[in-house]
Amino acid sequence: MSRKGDECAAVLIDAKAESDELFYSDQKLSRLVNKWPHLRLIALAGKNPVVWERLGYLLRQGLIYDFHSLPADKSRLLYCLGHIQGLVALERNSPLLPLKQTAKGYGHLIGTSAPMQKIYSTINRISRVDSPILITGESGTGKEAIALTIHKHSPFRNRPFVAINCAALPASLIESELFGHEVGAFTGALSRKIGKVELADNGTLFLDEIGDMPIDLQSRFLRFLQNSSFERVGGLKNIKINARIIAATNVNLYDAIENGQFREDLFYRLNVLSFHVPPLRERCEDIRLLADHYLEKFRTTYNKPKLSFTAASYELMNKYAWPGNVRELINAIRRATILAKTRFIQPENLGLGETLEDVRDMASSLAEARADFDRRFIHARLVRNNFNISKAAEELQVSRVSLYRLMKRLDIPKPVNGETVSQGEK
Ligand SMILES: Nc1ncnc2c1ncn2[C@@H]1O[C@H](COP(=O)(O)OP(=O)(O)OP(=O)(O)O)[C@@H](O)[C@H]1O
Repeated sequence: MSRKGDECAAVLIDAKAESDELFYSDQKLSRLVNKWPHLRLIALAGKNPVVWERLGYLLRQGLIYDFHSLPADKSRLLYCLGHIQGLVALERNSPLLPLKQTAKGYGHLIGTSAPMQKIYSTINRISRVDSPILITGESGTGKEAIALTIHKHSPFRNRPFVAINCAALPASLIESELFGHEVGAFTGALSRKIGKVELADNGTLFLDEIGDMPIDLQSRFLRFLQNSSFERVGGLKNIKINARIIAATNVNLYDAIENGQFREDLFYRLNVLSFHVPPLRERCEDIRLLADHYLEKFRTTYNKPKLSFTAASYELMNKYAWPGNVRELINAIRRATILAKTRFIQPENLGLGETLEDVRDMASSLAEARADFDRRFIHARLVRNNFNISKAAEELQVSRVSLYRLMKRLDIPKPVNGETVSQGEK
């Protein structure tokens, strides 16, 4: 069923109520979606869990707008069609506006620290440009969340955002996941499969952990980037695709190139526009905003409307190093929300394996931690050599001048008594 001649174009997909197959193949769906930018698809399906799982996947991929169970509830269906009509009318009439900067962040991203502000202005500048983007940063810093924001802010925002994690798939599957395959391409290829690249046509293809892409697939992927076309595995037909590529990695690609694990030409092809997402410990001002944001969310999820953090919990979160970054923070807050027995989240509810006393002692940045280590190490050598600068410098394998400089920078006092420094040393 379709409605034509007005702003709304919604098609309902048939599904045999008892079947575990969708009536429309992936291929047909992506053709439909790619041909009409303002088309929104609603699926009607029986209650078969296999089909529902598939529909959930299609919804996440942006290939369908909604799905309803059969027999369809007519009023819900009409409501949904009306909603689509309004949405499409808005899309057609609205120019591409910058995402909204809020008191807490930008679009769905939370954080007002200087590094995040810089990222927001980068997103504003690059989202309309149709070139590959490379996002680097530790795991859990928000690379995928940022990629999605770029997509939502781009001219392709109504098209699919298709994500693939290159590290999560065995090397044998990744090629067919990316490029699809034809029937009989390999043992077990019983039907044609549309790959992620094809599904992302006119949209965004997000390649997470690109540094883990097997090296032989990198050549094939580079060819695709150069020609904007590819063949399915076992196929001969050349398929033209127009997709914005965003790649992300938490490995150092320069090292990977040096070690022969990553192609240099692919790196330069991807590294047209690039930026780095700093770890959470380097943008501590965002911790409280993120914590409050996610607590608000989990208060509703776990029905604890009055729950709040104690001052000690804020202090612990602020001083903790967050090796797992925002993802770890979210998990800690979820856990704390579940475990809190009163209306306050105590430091121990956060399950960070650190007490407030531990982190109070701790350096707040890597630079500070290094300085702390250097101070103790150098001091120990000085003590062992009775503050004889020449001997300590020799043991430390630095010049005397360097040792003096280090002592000054690290604020290591020379003892008033017992010093055996020779005159004239600088
Ligand atoms: N600035 C932010 N504001 C709100 N939520 C965020 C922010 N950054 C990250 N998140 C959330 O933290 C979680 C982890 O983020 P994401 O998956 O984007 O990280 P990543 O860097 O891509 O991780 P990985 O390298 O492991 O794939 C997600 O739930 C994401 O929504």
